[in-house]
Amino acid sequence: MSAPILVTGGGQRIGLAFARHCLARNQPIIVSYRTRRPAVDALENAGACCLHADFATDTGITTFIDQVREETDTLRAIIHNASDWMPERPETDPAEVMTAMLQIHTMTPYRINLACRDLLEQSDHGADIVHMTDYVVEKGSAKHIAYAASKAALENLTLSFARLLAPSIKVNSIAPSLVMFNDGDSEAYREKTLKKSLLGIAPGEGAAVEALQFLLDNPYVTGRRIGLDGGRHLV
Ligand SMILES: NC(=O)C1=CN([C@@H]2O[C@H](COP(=O)(O)OP(=O)(O)OC[C@H]3O[C@@H](n4cnc5c(N)ncnc54)[C@H](OP(=O)(O)O)[C@@H]3O)[C@@H](O)[C@H]2O)C=CC1
Ligand SMILES: Nc1nc2c(c(=O)[nH]1)N=C([C@H](O)[C@@H](O)CO)CN2
Repeated sequence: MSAPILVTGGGQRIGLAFARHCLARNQPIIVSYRTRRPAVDALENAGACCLHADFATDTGITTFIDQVREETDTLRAIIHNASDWMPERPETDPAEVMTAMLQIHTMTPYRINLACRDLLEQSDHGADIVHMTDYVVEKGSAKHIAYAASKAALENLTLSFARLLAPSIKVNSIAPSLVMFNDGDSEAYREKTLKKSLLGIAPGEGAAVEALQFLLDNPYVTGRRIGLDGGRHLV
């Protein structure tokens, strides 16, 4: 039995698609979910270990790390996918937005990587950490300022952890721009957003799954960012 891959925020969309992809390849998987949905039941029925986790507090992170360590003594990879695309709003306290964003996108990966390093080092078939960041780490975002800053911090963690953990653990990030729309996005928003990239599509979860699998398979990439963005920087 190969070592499990840990995916955070695997209850929907990209994390869920990657969890399903792993199960289809008989790759054991541990998934964190915050909201229990039928998709999580289905993952469990298909053999995934699904752990409830809310990373909004330090205690939530500590509890999750303890649960993972009870579950396994080795990990093949950690995919830091859990995320909240929280905008600044007039009615919201900016301090709360920044705290929440740093907690989920920076503190959580930072603490899990340090606490689970020994589990990754026990893997017989290589070991990886992948941070899901965002195209906006290059450009900033007027409507998601704290989100962009916290993803930029995560991008920087990629560099530090790649240095710290080489050569036994590769550490990379994937920086998507539009991969998939959210339910409720208007036609006008969809049209405007599609025009932001050269390729002009919303490729769907599969494009992210392929990028993740590429990083796991490749033996010579570490400390790098894959731009999954349809050439958005050239528009
Ligand atoms: N989709 C896209 O077009 C883009 C995606 N990305 C990045 O790719 C990754 C995956 O994207 P996508 O699938 O759209 O992400 P989603 O926002 O759809 O899902 C993220 C998951 O993270 C979980 N989560 C959020 N906050 C917390 C928390 N405090 N504790 C525990 N879990 C939490 C959510 O749980 P719950 O189910 O309870 O809400 C959700 O299941 C993310 O890191 C995202 O930032 C970057 C750019 C574009
Ligand atoms: N955690 C999330 N991060 C992001 C999302 C999302 O739905 N959840 N969506 C985006 C958008 O696709 C954006 O890139 C274009 O509309 C960005 N990050």
